[in-house]
Amino acid sequence: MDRALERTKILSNHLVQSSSRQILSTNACLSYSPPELAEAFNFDVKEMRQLLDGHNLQDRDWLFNLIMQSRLFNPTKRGGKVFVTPDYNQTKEMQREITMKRIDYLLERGVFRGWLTEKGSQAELKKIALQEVTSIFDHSLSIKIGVHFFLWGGAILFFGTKRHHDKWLRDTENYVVKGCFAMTELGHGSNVRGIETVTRYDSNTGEFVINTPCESAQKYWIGGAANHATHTIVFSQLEINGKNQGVHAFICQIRDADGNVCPNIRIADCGHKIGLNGVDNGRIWFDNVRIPRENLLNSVADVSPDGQYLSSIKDPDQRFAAFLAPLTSGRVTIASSAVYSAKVGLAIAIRYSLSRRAFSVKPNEPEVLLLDYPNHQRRLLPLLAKTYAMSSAANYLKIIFVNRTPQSIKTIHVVSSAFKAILSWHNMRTLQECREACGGQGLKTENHIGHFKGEFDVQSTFEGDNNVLMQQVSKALHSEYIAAQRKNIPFQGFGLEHMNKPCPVIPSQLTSSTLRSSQFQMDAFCLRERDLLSRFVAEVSQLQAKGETKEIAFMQSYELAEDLGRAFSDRTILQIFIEAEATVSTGSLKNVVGLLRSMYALICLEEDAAFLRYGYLSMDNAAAVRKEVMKLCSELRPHALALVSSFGIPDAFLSPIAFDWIDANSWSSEHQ
Ligand SMILES: Cc1cc2nc3c(=O)[nH]c(=O)nc-3n(C[C@H](O)[C@H](O)[C@H](O)COP(=O)(O)OP(=O)(O)OC[C@H]3O[C@@H](n4cnc5c(N)ncnc54)[C@H](O)[C@@H]3O)c2cc1C
Repeated sequence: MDRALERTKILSNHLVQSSSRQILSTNACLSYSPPELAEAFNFDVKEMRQLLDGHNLQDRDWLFNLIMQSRLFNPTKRGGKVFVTPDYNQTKEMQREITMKRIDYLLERGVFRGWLTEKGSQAELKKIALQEVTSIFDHSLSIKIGVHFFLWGGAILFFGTKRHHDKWLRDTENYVVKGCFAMTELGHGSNVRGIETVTRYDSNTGEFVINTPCESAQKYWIGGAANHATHTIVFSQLEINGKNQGVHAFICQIRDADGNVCPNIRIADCGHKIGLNGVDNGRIWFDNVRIPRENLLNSVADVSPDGQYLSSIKDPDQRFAAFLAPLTSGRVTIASSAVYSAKVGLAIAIRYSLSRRAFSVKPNEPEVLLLDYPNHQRRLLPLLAKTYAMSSAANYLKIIFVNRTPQSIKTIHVVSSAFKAILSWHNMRTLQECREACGGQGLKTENHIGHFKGEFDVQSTFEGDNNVLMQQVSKALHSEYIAAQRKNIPFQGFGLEHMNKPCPVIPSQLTSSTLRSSQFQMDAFCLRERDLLSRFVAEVSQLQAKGETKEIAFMQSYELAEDLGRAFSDRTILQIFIEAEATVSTGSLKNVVGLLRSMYALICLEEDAAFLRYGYLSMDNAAAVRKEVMKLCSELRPHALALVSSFGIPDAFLSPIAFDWIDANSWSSEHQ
């Protein structure tokens, strides 16, 4: 039989075998054009995308197109479709060079215009949106861009003053200088205050002298340092007249314009990694390197020409906190790109599950579509609902970040820490489930999901290890509680205002309609958070009363701290999602968002053992929650394709198994 005819027959069998509801989905899955798909859905996918992406949709589409137009992004034909593909068949050296070439291409087309020189929330949102798009193509590309703009550029913006802005920002935006950010050392990562690099001031020459005093002080993991960066921000202990003034940041040149390493600097490579090999992570040693006094980034503290240390912030703890503020922008972009990566995994796995069949369950019946297996729904649809909720959360985080004020800095720090951790963990979990849901095809690198696991794994470690960040969240809530108690004032930060109200009561028997009401869902989340916070405060106080230091008391109460960090994050995300839902006008879209919100809330109730451990839910109620999750799965099933289409990811950024995988794997298509 003619091969094309044979293929048509196989595919039409898929359609004929489907129930009418499935025909909608499968048919749509096998026809490629998004407008045609939209007609088959019972809500407007464009409107849903607006809700999800929140901002700069046209800018995102512009960048998607720029990427698709260039051969630099490996357009590869598979079956009838072209995909842009990351560089999994290349050495790390080749990946690094192509990443730089891609940056040059984007630079020439004006993608980075205004990223550091334009001010205002709109400019910042656009920058973040464009960076999200680069991360869908290749995490290395977005991290290489992120280190240069958000870490190096962000440090100059936030730590520097006018003299630094005038000198460095435009050259950074144009890549005349290539920046990196050297905070971590071999011996100290999470514990930044423990770093050992030392900078002393020489008042005879008006210079700072930076030194790496021992091997554990070598700068480690510095993105851009191994090959391309010309300059770095160096974090080091500042020593003035023999007194340590704590960690400060300096600008230091490490290579000349021809790429030669500068005198008294030594650089080595961090080597091959499990992913992200397009980023040239390096190690740096400073052998008494001299830099001008003006290279101290002096927004928080300065040193006068005659060597006097000057700072308006007298408290070393507060001074140190001010130095870490630029890391917030990194956490914001990690959180938002983690959600995007989860969307790619889900779009591929769900599309595949709508065209792949396995086993027939009745004699002479066709094989069953993967997504019609209840357990396959159970694996993917709760993760889909979480991704929706977390999309809203990422949008909220971006909005509070770009509209930050001195009063909101603390909240942004806590929310960005919590969301960076929770969203990046969610991404890894989702990618693993999606990989397995695609069976053997999930193992093919061209199908992205497995490849993404290696690429995005680092998100849980850099810019604040997730576990350490979650401890910080709980400590911040603890301080808030103590302050409210001491001053005898109501709670007024971090969304803890619910603690001023009477404690919510969970009904002894939960009906389906109660379980789906946002009031019940918020009550359950608030109950858990307020109880865990009270328990955490009580446990820490008891330990302190026994003579332990506050730090040791925190350390020993780590289980409650972990539970509390999650409770705070889940409650905040649910609250944001409920507010996003309220912006949707009544109709089919709102109904689906309501299903997603209920799924998000109930799956959190089911997954967190704290609800049973501390008795917020009875065994009967926990069983009712579980049953409701199953019902929600079957109600979300007909919308699955529309829900992943609403992500707005162009087909070229997905993979062959998301479309006509028979064609993509046919002999004729592979031997054209
Ligand atoms: C690919 C990559 C790129 C990077 N890019 C840069 C860069 O450009 N610039 C830069 O400065 N850094 C960079 N980093 C470094 C990164 O920020 C650090 O790896 C991170 O801060 C963690 O530090 P660490 O590796 O020393 O781990 P550690 O801090 O040693 O942590 C190891 C483990 O101990 C646990 N732990 C630590 N402290 C505690 C505690 N108090 N209580 C309980 N558990 C604890 C952590 O949870 C973690 O699981 C990069 C790292 C990687 C892998």
